[in-house]
Amino acid sequence: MPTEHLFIDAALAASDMARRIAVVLGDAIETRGVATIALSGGRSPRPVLEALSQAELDWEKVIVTLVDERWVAPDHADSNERLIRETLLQGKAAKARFVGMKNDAADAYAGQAECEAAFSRLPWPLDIVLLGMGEDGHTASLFPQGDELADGLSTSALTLAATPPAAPHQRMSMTAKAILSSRHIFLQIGGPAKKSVYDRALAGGPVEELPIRLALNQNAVSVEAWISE
Ligand SMILES: O=C1O[C@H](COP(=O)(O)O)[C@@H](O)[C@H](O)[C@H]1O
Repeated sequence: MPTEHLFIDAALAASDMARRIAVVLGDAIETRGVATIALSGGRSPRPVLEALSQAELDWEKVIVTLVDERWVAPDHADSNERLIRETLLQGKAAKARFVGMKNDAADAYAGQAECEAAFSRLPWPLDIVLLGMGEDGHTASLFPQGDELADGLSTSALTLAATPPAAPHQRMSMTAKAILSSRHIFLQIGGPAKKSVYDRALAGGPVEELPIRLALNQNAVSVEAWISE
């Protein structure tokens, strides 16, 4: 069962989440000399990343990577890398080391081996994996009814190339194995539609139906959820 942080306002939830992320990263730097965080894309993380960018951290010791990426150029409007660069990696936080998922391969499937090699060089377990969730219950780019979902839930690889059943762009995604190879999972749930999917996921059922269950219904990694109305 996740520890829930409940807010009436998304902005308050975002600043509280940013504050908590900074504490965990600061503790990791103090304990191990390095801190690692994997970030989701989409719309939800933007205010968190903008707030986190202002945190007083030894940013040179922070490694930032992605939970998933759309297979588009890094300057494309849908690029998660672009989102991270425009929001988090600004000012002092620009000193963080960024490890992206997109490479020069023609498609995500051709690029997966290179991405896997880059991920295998990260210091595991990651300190934080920040997950989002779609209204269909997908997390990272592990989509219900996706052709690659079963593989993403069972493989021992860290990364997976996938084609969403409905959403645009081929994806690169962290697998369930990678997501659960973390010290903390932080989850953002904004608005009543996502809250109702979250409640349904928590109540139990197949991971294949609502892939967010891979994080919610396990005991190996602590999960905190920031929930706003
Ligand atoms: O496609 C994606 O969707 C989810 C949710 O995005 P949001 O815009 O509803 O916040 C996101 O977590 C994932 O990283 C992204 O690639």
